[in-house]
Amino acid sequence: MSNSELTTATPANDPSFENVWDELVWRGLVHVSTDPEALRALLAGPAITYYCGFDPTAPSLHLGNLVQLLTMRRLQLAGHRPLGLVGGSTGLIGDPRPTAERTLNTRETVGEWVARLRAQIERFLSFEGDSAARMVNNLDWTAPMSAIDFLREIGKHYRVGTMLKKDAVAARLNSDAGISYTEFSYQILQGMDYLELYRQYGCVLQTGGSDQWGNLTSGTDLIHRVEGTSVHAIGTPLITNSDGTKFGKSEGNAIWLDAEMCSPYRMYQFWLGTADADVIDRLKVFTFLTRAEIEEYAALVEAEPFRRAAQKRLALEVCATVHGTEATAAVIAASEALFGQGDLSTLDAATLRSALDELPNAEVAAGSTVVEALVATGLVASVSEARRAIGQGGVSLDGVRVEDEAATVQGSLPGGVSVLRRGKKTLAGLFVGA
Ligand SMILES: N[C@@H](Cc1ccc(O)cc1)C(=O)O
Repeated sequence: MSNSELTTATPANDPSFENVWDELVWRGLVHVSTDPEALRALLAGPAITYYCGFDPTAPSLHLGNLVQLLTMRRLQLAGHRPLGLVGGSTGLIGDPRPTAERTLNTRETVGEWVARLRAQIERFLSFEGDSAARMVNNLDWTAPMSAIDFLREIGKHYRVGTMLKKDAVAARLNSDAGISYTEFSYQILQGMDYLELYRQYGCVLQTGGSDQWGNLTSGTDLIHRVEGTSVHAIGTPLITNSDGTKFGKSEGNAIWLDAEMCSPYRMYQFWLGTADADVIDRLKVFTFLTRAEIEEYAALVEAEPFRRAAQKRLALEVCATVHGTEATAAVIAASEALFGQGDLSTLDAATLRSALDELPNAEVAAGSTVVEALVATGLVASVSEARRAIGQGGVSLDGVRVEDEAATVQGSLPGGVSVLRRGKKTLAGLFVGA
C-alpha cells in the first residue's frame, strides 16, 4: 500500500458537539474535575491557557502519556493555548509511586531525557497561530529558588495533614517501604508549577491522569490560597482493559512512543490486538474520528466482529499519529505480506526486520539448510519433523514452497532476512548472517 492510499482522520474537534467539554466528556476523557459546570463554560468561551506536565522518568513517553498529549491537542484545536511542561526539576525528585521509592537518576540523565521528551511533546502541539503552544521546564523556576525561600514562600501554605491524605502518600505510609521526605515534597513542587504558570501566563487549567489528582489539587489549592482565584483541573481516566489485564503493555513491556524503543510494527500490532469490548472506547480516546464515524465502527463490531474493522482503523490511526503515515504504510504492507497477500521482496528493510522481531526468529548463517532453520526457530521440534513437514509440502521460504530437503537459506529478502512459513499461518523470521 502506498501512503497516498492511507486515509487517516484529520486532527479536528467533532463539529457535532456544541463545545469541546461535551466532546471530552463523550470521549470518556473526564474522570474527575474541579467544577464541570464552570469548566464547560470556560472552555466554550475565549481562549484560556492550560498546561500538562511530563516527568523524565525514561528516555521516552509511553501510551499512558499519549492520552494526555491527545487531550492537549483536542483543547488546542478548540482554540485554547497549551503549555507543555517538562519536569526538569520534578524529574530529579520523583513523583511517589504507590509501591516503592524511585531511584534518583543523575542530573545528566534527567537532562537528556528532558530534551527527548520535549521533542516528543512538541510533535503533538502546534506552535503557530493564536493558540500557539509554548514549552516550559520547571527547572527554570525551581533551580534558582533557595530552600529558605521554598519553605517560607511555598511550604507555609501547605498543611501536612492534607498532604498526608493524598492517595500516593497515604498508600506509601501504609506500606513497608514508607516514603522519603524528598518524595513527600513532590506535590508541593507540582503545586508551585501551577502557581508559577498562573502568574506568568495566566494558566487556569491543568490536565493529567486521574492518578495525578492529588498533585493537580495541590496547585488549585495553592493558587486559591495565594491569589484568591479558583482555577481548574481535569483528571483523565486510567485506561483499563475489560479483561483485567494492564493496558499499554505487550508481554510485560511498555509500548513506548519512541520508534527505537518500540517499533512502529510492534505498536501497530499492539492496537490490532485490542479486544472487541475495548475497541470503541479506544477509538474515542486515541483517535480523531468523529462520533458518527465511531458509531459506525460500533455497529461493525456488533455485526461482523471477525473482520476487525475497528481494530484495523484504530491501529492505523494511532500508528499514523505517533509515527507518521509513511512508517505506518510500511508497517501495513509488512503485515499484509506476512499474514495475507503481498510481496515480501518489496518491503522496507527496517520494517521487515522489526516485524520479524515480533515473530519466533533465529539467527542463522547463510547457506544453512531449511531443516536447520526450521529447528532453530522452533517451528518444528526435531530434524525428522522438519523433513516430514517439507515432504508434505507444508513449508515455504520467502513465499516459495520448499520442495527439496537440501534447500538452503540465503537471506534474500530486504535487509538480509528470510521468512519461513509452516502450514498456513505459522511464521518465523530468519536473520541471516554471512
Ligand atoms: N507528576 C506528573 C508530571 C508533572 C510534573 C510537574 C508538573 O507541574 C505537572 C506534571 C507525572 O508524574 O505524570
